Amino acid sequence: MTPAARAQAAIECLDAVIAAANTGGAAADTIVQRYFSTRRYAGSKDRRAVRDLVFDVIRSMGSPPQSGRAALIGHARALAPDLLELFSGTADTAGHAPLALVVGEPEATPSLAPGWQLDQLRQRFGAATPKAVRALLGRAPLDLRANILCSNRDELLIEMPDLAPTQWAPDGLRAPAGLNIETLPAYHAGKIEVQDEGSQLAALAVGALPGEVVIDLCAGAGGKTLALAAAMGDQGTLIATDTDRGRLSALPQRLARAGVTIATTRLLNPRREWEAVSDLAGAADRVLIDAPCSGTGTWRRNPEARWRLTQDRLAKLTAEQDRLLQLGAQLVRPGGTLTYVVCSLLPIEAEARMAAFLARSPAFVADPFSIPTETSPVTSTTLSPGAQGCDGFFIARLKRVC
Ligand SMILES: C[S@@+](CC[C@H](N)C(=O)[O-])C[C@H]1O[C@@H](n2cnc3c(N)ncnc32)[C@H](O)[C@@H]1O
Repeated sequence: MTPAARAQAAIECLDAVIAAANTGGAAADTIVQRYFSTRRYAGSKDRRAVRDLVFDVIRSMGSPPQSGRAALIGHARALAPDLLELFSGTADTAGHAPLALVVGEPEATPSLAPGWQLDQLRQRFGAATPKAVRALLGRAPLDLRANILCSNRDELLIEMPDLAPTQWAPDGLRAPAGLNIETLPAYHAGKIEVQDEGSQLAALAVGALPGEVVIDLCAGAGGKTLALAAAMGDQGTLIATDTDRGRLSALPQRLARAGVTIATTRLLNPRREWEAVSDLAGAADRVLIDAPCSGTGTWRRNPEARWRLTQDRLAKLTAEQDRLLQLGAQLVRPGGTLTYVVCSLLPIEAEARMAAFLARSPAFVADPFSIPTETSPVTSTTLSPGAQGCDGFFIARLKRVC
């Protein structure tokens, strides 16, 4: 593909990303992959170049742009003027190059995020907000977790000297840019899992021990379930639940590959979750609620999440977080713990949810836990790309006292 054809492809992908943000459609990464699945003529360099351009443009546009073309023009004018020369198409070359620029045509204005989202983040980062948001919009590294059920980090570092130990997570490995994990024998042998360092630390904060009964209430495809199973030495009972059939159905295969035998899955009916877990009332030593959230902590991977998040959607998410906390609390035994995690840095999804829960739940108190990023035990903590170099998370732990 010529540079102009790549720019045209980026515009078409951006149009699809904007539409998906409005309708709750697929993530940008998926959209780019789908775009190329029907364009076999594009080589791997073309795909990478278009994907990089699409993501650069999304990162530079805090608010949803009018169109892919307006986004690329605005991005080019502010940050990459050479791209403007690619707007060279004519009616005859349509589809192979962006049409020539027209005086006065719409162009999007670069920004970090919508003002109301920045206001929320200012409550966390104060004057450091622009720097923190720029870190949130950086490129995420590829992190792996050594599966200590069948390997360990030191052994894997000898086997794969290109990997580096992560700074905080004891079993974490950071991969060099461009590593294709599918090519690694250790991956196929179940010795490593793809998992961001922040996610590894969140699972660690649960404090799951061998022999315990542990429930991962919002397990998704089981990233944290697998880490919990490893922490438990594959001994005890681990129950992974979720309302998303597609995500949960990926888990059994992952469990088998990782050599986990203690985990079972349960599909929950949205709003009728209790029906599938009522037999576990008051039975769990540990419950993890890795709640659905705005995902502000994962903007490095999904920068278009800024375009999806509305104040209305945020209100719905916080209501769901409160509901899941109520649900999870009923599963904890007296003396057991409830760990609440969101990959968000918005205080309204984090400290505010904990305060609201504690105010209406006298049986629970904040429970100090140790985490490698803190020098002494804490009852809650945040992780962020700017501070710890991992995805953004809020993690809090509560204990049922009676
Ligand atoms: C942040 S994701 C979980 C990620 C997962 N724990 C991991 O480590 O890969 C949140 C999950 O909550 C699930 N979810 C949403 N509403 C739920 C509900 N009412 N009950 C249980 N799970 C729910 C979503 O389907 C999604 O998989």
